[in-house]
Amino acid sequence: MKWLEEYNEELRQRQAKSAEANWAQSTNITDENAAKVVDVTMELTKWSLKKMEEGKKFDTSGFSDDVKRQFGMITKSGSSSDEEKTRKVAEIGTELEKIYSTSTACLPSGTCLKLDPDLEGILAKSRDYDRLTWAWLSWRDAVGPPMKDKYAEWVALMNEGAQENGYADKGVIWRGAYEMPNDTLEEMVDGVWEKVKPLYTQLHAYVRRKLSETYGEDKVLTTGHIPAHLFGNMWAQQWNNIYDIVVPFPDQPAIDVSDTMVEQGYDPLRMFKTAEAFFVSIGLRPMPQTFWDKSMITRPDDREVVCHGSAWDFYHLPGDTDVRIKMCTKVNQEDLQTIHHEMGHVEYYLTYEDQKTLYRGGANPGFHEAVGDTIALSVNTPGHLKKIGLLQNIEGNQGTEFQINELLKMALSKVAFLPFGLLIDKWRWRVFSGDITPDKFNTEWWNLRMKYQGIKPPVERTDEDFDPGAKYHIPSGTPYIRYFFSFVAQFQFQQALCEEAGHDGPLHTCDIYQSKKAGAKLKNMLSMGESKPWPEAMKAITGQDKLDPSAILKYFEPLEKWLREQNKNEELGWE
Ligand SMILES: C[C@H](N[C@H](C(=O)O)[C@@H]1CCCN1C(=O)[C@@H](N)CC(=O)O)C(=O)N1CCC[C@H]1C(=O)O
Ligand SMILES: [Zn+2]
Repeated sequence: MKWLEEYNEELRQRQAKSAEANWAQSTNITDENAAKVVDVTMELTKWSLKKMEEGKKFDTSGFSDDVKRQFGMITKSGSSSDEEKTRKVAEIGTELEKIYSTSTACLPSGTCLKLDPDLEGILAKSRDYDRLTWAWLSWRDAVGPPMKDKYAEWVALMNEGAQENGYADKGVIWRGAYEMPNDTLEEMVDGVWEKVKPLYTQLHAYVRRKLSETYGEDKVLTTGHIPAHLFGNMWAQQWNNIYDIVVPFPDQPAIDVSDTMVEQGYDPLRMFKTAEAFFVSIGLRPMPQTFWDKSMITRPDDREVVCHGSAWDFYHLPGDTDVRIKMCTKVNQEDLQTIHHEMGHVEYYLTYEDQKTLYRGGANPGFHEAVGDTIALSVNTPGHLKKIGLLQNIEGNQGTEFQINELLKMALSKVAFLPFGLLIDKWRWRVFSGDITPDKFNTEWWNLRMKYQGIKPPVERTDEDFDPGAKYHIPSGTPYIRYFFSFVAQFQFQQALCEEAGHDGPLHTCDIYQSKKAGAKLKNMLSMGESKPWPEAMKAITGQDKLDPSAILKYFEPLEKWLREQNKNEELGWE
């Protein structure tokens, strides 16, 4: 129908304009660019509210399911009609992201360190307990206090917008992206967590023992919570950087390829080309020329930018495609993984670009997060790393010890992440609902970190601090449960694609490289975009219609058995 076609085309143009303004600010942080982001956000919000009122006038009862779905999207908004409130929300948003992206921690000598690459580099590489404490604390001191009151105001304004539209709070709108009946998203993910918690608990006990041996029993007890700054990551969200401390069989051939990448003269561009070659090998699209012309793949030295990696869709018409990645790339395996993650978003943008604008999105946000990571599960197999020349001294299929090393390294990224992926929005949903008030922001943050991850702060924290602000997605207002969904779903996707590719043997050795059949199955799901409720997309690729942890548990089964043996005399857990 005409009104709807016009809506989709105008929405496309406005989203393109919004992406351009946000790109300009993210790749050159200035007050002028921030002001333009606020103006464009105001325009887009005003237009959306106007169209929402128009949309509500239609009697959709006789329309097709597809048209009803589009009207359902159009007539939902969480924005306030009060322009001043909308402006304030947008302004605080740019201020918080600026604090995160430009703050530094200064040494007594006067040298000031940035988060990326300096402070993150210390957390990844240093094994000096006190230096780790300094970097961990300095980042939080730099960004937390300046954000705290702004964040509280931001939450209040976002809630007012939600309540003006009949929602209890902003959290209801955020969970709504998963279209779960009776708002049962939290119940669903809690059920998945209960099933994977035993595996996490085994990994936690094993790593605690290794960290205690490394730093001494006085610094790391072999019972209870583990200090949060010893995991090789500023947020203890993934523990792959301490693989060298915890490796089960050190005399087995190495499988971390960061050093080899440097030795072989890899630069960021070659890392991007390597990732692109995998996607193309299974029949997905190469990056368009504009991608190479307009992306920002290294940190510029003449201006402030948002370094946190991201993928961008400029909502152009097919044939005039404009998709980009912004990333301050470093030459190591962790950034090679991130490049695959971001390029997975780009392949999704490319595959659904023919859809109506309203449907140019993931089946749910978790699907969008899972595309690149699924591909990276193949890329990170020793077999594939050997195929592309990054691993030399390994023969065909390796013995049990080698496979335990391989599974442990993958678990440090994937299993370690699960409680982190779950707790971020548990905290935010309770902040939005008013259950966690500003005077308790930090205390409740640490209660959740202790409860779900079994970690504790290395130094005393108070409610004067605002540690949530130290994690990008909080000041940038990006929901996070999408990553928990993805870290479980990506193993379901991999299992389905490996079956399609005719792989036999354990799932963790599967590499779908060059399998056009697997690629076609993935592409078929990606092309749906947001046109159907996500269980239908899940069914299209896996045959199931649920988020099901049996695939990740199957993948790590040999490791869990080995860990249970290792942990026989450990006091499991932390509660
Ligand atoms: C490194 C990655 N950056 C995000 C991502 O790629 O998801 C960026 C920032 C927030 C959204 N975003 C996007 O690019 C979106 N525009 C993509 C889209 O929705 O189209 C990230 O934050 N990750 C990766 C794994 C865990 C998590 C973390 O590092 O904690
Ligand atoms: Zn992502």
